[in-house]
Amino acid sequence: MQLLRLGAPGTEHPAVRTDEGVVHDLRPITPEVDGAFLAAEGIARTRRALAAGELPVVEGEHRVGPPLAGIGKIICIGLNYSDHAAETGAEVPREPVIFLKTPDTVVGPHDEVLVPRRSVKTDWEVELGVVIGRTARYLDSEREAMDCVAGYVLSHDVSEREFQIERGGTWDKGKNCETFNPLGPWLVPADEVPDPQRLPMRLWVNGELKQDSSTKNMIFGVAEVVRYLSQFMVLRPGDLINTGTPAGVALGQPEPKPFLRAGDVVELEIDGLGRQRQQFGQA
Ligand SMILES: NC(=O)N[C@@H](O)C(=O)O
Repeated sequence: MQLLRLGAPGTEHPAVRTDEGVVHDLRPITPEVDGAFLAAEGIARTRRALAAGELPVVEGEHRVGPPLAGIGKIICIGLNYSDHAAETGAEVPREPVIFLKTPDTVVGPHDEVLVPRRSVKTDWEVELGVVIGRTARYLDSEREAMDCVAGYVLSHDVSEREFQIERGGTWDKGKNCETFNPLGPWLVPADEVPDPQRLPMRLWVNGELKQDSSTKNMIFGVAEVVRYLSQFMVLRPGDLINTGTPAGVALGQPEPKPFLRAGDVVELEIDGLGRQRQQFGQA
């Protein structure tokens, strides 16, 4: 089963897709797929409502929005794959590197992504997203950490490398441009992902394979990332963690580096979490 949100931007409604591909309206049991829904056993209630036949089938074609509403914060792990650290000339971190993205960067998985004005170094990054379903503070163990994970989602951490690296200060300028976090299509419940450290992931630009890796290559796995973050901030239901990207970004290619331009098409996928396709436009 996969949770999703359908409809025009800003007016999406919650839905659930069965493993057979049938989409049902979730509004009989919740107005939204958000932190409150996840914290109030919303996934279990969805399963019961589906089994009881209480959710009408959604007919027709609808835009797919981001599968999570009301995201509180997006915490990103930088340089969490050693081959990506190497391609950017960075050392492999001894502790997780953390930066933040604002939730208003989030768009649907197939929405247009805008190359920012005056950008010449817009780049791609396929990532596993972790959705928090239970408050996490000062967790002691990785088992406790995994109990706080509601599910997983495909996340695109679009980045502007000149803004990020050459304009002074932290990475924030290059990570928070509008439309810079396509998310979805689905939120897959944690108990339906047998091993989050065994998920193949790929990304193509204009049909050419650029990233081809697996979450097994993470330096700090999901459980350690959640436990670690909880030592520094409170994680709350509806928070999203982007867990880092493997090698193959434009920044790591030989000159001339193939940064993104308006008109480019980026496609990405993680096995079991669906696929995204974005046409890039100009801000
Ligand atoms: N270089 C850079 O921005 N990397 C991160 O976003 C990451 O995912 O490692």
